[in-house]
Amino acid sequence: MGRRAKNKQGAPEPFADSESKKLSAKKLGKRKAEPEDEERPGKKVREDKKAVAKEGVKKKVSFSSDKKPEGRKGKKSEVIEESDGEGSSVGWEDVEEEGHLTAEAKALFADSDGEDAGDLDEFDMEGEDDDDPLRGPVEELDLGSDDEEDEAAVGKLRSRRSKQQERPGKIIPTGSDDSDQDSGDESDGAITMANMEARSRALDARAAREAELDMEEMQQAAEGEGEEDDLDVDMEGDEEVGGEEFVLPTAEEREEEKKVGGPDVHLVQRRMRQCVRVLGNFKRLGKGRARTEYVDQLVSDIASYYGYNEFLTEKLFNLFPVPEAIEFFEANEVPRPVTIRTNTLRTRRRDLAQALINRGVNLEPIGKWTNVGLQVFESTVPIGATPEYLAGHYMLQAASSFLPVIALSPQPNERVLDMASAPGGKTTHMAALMQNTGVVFANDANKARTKSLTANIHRLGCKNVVVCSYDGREFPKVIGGFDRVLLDAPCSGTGVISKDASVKINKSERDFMLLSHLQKQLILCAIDSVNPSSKTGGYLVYSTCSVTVDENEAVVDYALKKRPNVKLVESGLEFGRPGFTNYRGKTFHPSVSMTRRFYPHVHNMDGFFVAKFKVEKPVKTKKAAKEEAKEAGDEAVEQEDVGFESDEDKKYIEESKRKAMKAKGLRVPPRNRAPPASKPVAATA
Ligand SMILES: C[S@@+](CC[C@H](N)C(=O)[O-])C[C@H]1O[C@@H](n2cnc3c(N)ncnc32)[C@H](O)[C@@H]1O
Repeated sequence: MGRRAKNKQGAPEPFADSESKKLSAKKLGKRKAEPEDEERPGKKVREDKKAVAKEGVKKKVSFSSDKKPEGRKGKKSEVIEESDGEGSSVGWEDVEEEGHLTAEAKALFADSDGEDAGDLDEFDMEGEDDDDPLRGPVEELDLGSDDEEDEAAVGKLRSRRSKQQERPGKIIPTGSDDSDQDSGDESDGAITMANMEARSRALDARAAREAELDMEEMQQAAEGEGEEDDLDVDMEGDEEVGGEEFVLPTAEEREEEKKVGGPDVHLVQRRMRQCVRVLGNFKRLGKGRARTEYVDQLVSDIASYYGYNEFLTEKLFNLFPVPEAIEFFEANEVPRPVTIRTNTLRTRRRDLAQALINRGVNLEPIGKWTNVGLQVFESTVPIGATPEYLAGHYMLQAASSFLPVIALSPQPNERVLDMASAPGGKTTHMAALMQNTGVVFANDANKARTKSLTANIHRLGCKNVVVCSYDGREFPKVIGGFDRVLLDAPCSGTGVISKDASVKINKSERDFMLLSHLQKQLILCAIDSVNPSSKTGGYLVYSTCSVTVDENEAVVDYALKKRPNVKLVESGLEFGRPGFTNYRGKTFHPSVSMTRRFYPHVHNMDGFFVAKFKVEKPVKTKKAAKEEAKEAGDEAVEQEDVGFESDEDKKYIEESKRKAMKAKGLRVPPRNRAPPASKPVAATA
């Protein structure tokens, strides 16, 4: 076996734009019909590109037969059988993102005694280390829990995880997986300090080429739009379900089906495929039924197939064109790549890479968008318990979590607030970028979670961090005037479903409403905590690990409306899809397109959202100024009237000055010979 396992994970999206991976129904069909795609290594560049950008998706979208996602009863998957048995696509939840999940739990379901979140921390991590060298202990979070429910949840997560581990995982290989001629990319050779940079360059070059090819393909797809594509040919067999022509069940039939526990998993798969197909060419294939009937059937089948509640299924489904929605749901069944962030306060990436390579870790730089990230493909040692880990040379951190900090770009000697910071993945990243100068206020409302935050700060050697525990909505009263603020908000976690499948069923409409409300309150406080006169900054970054519009664009748009002194600016992130400016009847400010969305199926990283604001000095509108004046009332009027130039009040002013002078023991001038009122009294004395 070469340096990389066959099943190694793909790199998080380097820099090919997300759009490039949009899947057409045509591709969906091809997927099904191209088993030879398995033979990726022998293919030419273009084929390699397809493999890189789409092959993992192809399998998913064709509902690889017998695949058994969470929530379905089905037999062992063909996909599993395709695996070479090495199970290398092991999942791993980094310390930081565990934080997200417990945060959400706290924000939604617990007040703030901190205990629950502590337990949740533990529940998320417990039992994951023993059999997975990529994980290893994360001692900061091991807070212990005897809670029965947690145990049950752990069991559930374990079974989910083990299912995922049996799969080959979502293979979106990095460039060097392909056998082409990139100089310095010795795919099967050992990675060394000497060749690492060359490899990194080769990866970047390949990604750029892939982006070009993707663009080309998209153009071709667009040109071919409306034409008959090979989908029909590929899916010919699907015209029939159970030997009969596909007929969409009626609402009554669906109810009946539900009563008897739902249809067979194979039938659901095929029906989903059929619905995707019909919706892709509705005019021709709609057969007199309403489009919404197909959509309803598809949503219902997705919910049962992947184990979501229907409310969330629909909410997520609506974010994408139909075939792409399936890609998204499929991607949530597969763990994201294991990534670590070099702690530049302690080491350099190349030194860290070499040290880990020497321990038998198979890794590579993530991509050119980060100079501190490494992707771990395989490891013979627990990656969360190496001497380098314990010495704080790196943080186990999802690639998506780098993004808000890159966008915020804190500078040395600044004052920065991390408003919701536990367990500190981003705080410690910021401290490193600031080279341990200035100060980072790391706040988190959940006191229990500040334990892991503090532990990480110490382990990584951050000396410029102050930990505090306030409700973020108390800022800036607690302290304000920051050069930069990060609000990595508590959220629903719909971007990290591959890490926490419980999100599939435990979020209701009310939860989203409450979260959005909290996020709106927090973002205003975050804005007000920024010093608009900062010489070096004056920025706020708002981020979530959720993909819903309520928690992202709607919050950003609300902030723009409520605080006319802020504007969105480019995040500086080189990839990611633009935020929605129109969504299901809602229109957001056009600048919202400057925000960035990241998706598991597109970027091979957790679903994430990043918005960067510049905070200016508040400008008083006429109306606000008038209201303020009115509120100030008589006092303001009085102050104006006691102006030294007021003839009417001269005698009173004079009298009061005389009194003041007398009180100070000064010589009081005779009446009517007072000094000119505009001169300070003391000066004449
Ligand atoms: C997404 S997590 C933060 C992850 C963290 N930024 C990191 O990178 O490690 C959200 C955090 O918000 C905290 N939180 C929830 N409600 C809060 C509030 N009202 N004020 C401040 N923090 C809050 C949670 O305890 C949780 O730790």
